Amino acid sequence: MALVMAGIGLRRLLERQMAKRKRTPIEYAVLATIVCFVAAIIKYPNRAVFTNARPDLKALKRDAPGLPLIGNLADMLSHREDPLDYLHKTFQEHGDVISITMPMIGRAIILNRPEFMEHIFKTNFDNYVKGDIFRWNLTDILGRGIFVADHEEWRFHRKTASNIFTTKLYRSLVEGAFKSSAEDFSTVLDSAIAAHKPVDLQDKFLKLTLDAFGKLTFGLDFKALLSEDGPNEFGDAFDFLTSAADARLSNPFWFITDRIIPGRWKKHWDCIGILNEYAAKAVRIRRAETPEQAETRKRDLLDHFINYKSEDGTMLTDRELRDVFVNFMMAGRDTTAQALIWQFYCLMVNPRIMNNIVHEIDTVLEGSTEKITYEVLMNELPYVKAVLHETLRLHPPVSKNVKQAVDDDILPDGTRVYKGEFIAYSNWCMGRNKAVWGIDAEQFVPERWLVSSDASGSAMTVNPATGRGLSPYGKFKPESQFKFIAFNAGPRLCLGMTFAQLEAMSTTCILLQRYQFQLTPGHPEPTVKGSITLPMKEALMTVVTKRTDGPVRVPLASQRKE
Ligand code: HEM
Repeated sequence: MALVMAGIGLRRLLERQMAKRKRTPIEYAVLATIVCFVAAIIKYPNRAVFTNARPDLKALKRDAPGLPLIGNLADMLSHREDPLDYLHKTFQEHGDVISITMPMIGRAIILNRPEFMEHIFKTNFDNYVKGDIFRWNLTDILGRGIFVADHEEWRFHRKTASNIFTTKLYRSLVEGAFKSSAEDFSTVLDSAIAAHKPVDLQDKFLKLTLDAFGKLTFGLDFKALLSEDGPNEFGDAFDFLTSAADARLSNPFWFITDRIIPGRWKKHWDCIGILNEYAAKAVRIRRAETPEQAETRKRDLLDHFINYKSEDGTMLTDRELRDVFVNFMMAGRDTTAQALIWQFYCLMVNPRIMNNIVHEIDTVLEGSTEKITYEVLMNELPYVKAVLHETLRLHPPVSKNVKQAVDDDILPDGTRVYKGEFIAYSNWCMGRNKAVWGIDAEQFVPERWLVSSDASGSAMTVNPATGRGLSPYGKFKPESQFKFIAFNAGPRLCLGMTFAQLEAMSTTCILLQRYQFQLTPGHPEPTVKGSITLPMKEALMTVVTKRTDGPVRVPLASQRKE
């Protein structure tokens, strides 16, 4: 009471003092700012400025939903090193629908169940787009390519690019390009073995997919794998930009901070310059090609885009071709490499599963790389496929994503989404959701992807259709696209899904036929580095030895205990 009386007295005194003299314009401005600020705090007590109150939604933290004016910005910034873990724990505490607000962005509703995925990826697909914020964050890197495109622009990219993903291409990749990259990989491993040096599998797999993808899609030979270890201009520029793109998701003021941090803005544009140079080189070489030279090689992705003519005869400019190049590099290089990196890590820390996969490879392929074909990879190696899928479930290379609502909508549980709000989801969190994947959701169990093929229980060892050894692990059982969203789902399902699976599986088979892999002693458990994909923060240091044991013939327990 005394304090209130003192406050009132002080205010009267100040008022009298102020009344004696005229206020300056600056004083008026300061006063107006203070009044606006206090009014804004009253209007936005627990959420970001300019967002609507949504008492119907659970806030990120129930007891402290967000700070006045900045909403959950502080939460996001303080967890920028471990955003996935943080989100996973929040889902565990507060359920599968949570909401955050961020200044400059607005409200995002974060979802963690397959029925929501089905709704946004398929049932009401047209209502959820990449939107302006996505483009604002990424256009300087990705231009107007497929990843940032919506509506007609997206349909054009999708249709043009889908022309190359045919079974004919897959057959020739498996029998040619993927085997030859695995041969280069073996050369690198052989020299490490001869020099008694451990190998950083992360670095090598990224170089493998860069080389393969560059050659196959744009006719560029980066020669990253076989070159001396050291800076890798293209790869390093790419890594910098994917990290920068990710940092923008949790920092809506990136356009200011990136310019303030010394050297950062220049480095950003230097890296973009490097990507542009490589893209320009690929286009230059292709445009200079004679028809005879073009005849002697296979058509690739660049051919389809460079020869594209719209109805009025317009062709793509070099700038548009640059965007195709960068978007596809983003799609194809890191993702498949990271699938292999995390998969080899999971195998090395799970000796039982390593034994099983080697056993299947030896049984079906009988020590020969010649037997690795498109059909064999697709149909006859269920355990290899299961291990890859289990890796992608727990370590999806595209681990989080966001879409914007074009119009008001109602989600399957009755939650309202208003026009302009964002919907976000994390493949990484949904893969660990026990309500979706069962009590062992956080464990690496490839057997969840297998069903026994032989109900009668007879011990067949030879495939009667092919005469080859039969996998003892039953059949691969695919999951619904909306439950297993590592490759996205619905009309925007990953275009390179089969490509990536074949590349990862054939590389795995060839390497496990020849080598044994063990983590270096005392290797730390890997953590995730901030990026739009899922790189490990640490190198994956591995001791590689040649296999001298011949095919492993000891079947180990394989079926999952339900
Ligand atoms: C394990 C490897 C891969 C994974 C986990 C993966 C995952 C994904 C995901 C989650 C998306 C949706 C991204 C978004 O909408 O923001 C996507 C889109 C896409 N992916 Fe992949 N991807 C992989 C490999 C590849 C490869 C090798 C290629 C090319 C050969 C490729 C081409 C594409 C394209 C073109 C899109 C855009 C599709 C569209 O928007 O219509 N991906 N991928």
